[in-house]
Amino acid sequence: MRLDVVTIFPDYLAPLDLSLIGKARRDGLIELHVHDLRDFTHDRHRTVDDTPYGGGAGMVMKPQPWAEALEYVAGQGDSRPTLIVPGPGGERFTQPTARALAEEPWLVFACGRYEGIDERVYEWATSAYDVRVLSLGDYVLNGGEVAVLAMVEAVARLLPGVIGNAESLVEESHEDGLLEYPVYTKPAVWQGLSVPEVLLSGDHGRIAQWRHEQRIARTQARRPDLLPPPPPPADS
Ligand SMILES: N#Cc1ccccc1Cn1ccc2ccc(-c3cc(N)[nH]n3)cc21
Repeated sequence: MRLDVVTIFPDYLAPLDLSLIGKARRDGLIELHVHDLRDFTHDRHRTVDDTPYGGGAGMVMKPQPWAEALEYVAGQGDSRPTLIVPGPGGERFTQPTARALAEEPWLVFACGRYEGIDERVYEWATSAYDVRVLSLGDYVLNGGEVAVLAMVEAVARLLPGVIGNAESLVEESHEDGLLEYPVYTKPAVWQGLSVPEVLLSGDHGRIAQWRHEQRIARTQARRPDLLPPPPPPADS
């Protein structure tokens, strides 16, 4: 998978050199290119923003640097990339979204700042990209970089070979609609607190059943919205 990120803060993406994502890059499973939007400006101050038409607080990102950056990036490959623009008003980024994006060969991320990117860029970009605006959640960040770090990690970890033990991807939170079960390790008693006896039993059937029950109980307690609606009463 090829990933491109366009940002005015390239150093924000440095964490993608670390840990499993960094290793996947070194192993050639991921190809990542980070581009500084200011490299696509032509004035002395490398200006990327201007005042909003219609007034209001803050600044808006100018369309031309984005057009030049996205044109350059699209020209780096011979297929039609997916352009992901993080935004508080986007469709929700969820585990199914991550799974779908992990099937794509080329993702390009546009990190906005200020009050956002001139709206005409989204329409202009459809000539060369499949454009998606995605939100991490119902809260407002200062820019897209943090969202891109989260999305890249959520997508990249699903790629074959990135996570050493692919089995660990199966019973994770949200993978099948339920939250994950509680986990324990040595010592068996810590601060007077014991590991549940079933986990020490060696009875793999009982352990699997207990873990499933724990996932349902935890989901009911913390995220009942994830549970399927109860079936209608039989006589309805
Ligand atoms: N746009 C915008 C905007 C609109 C109003 C107030 C502040 C901003 C700041 N901002 C600029 C770029 C940008 C990118 C992504 C998010 C973002 C994503 C999630 N899930 N929350 N916030 C915010 C971003």
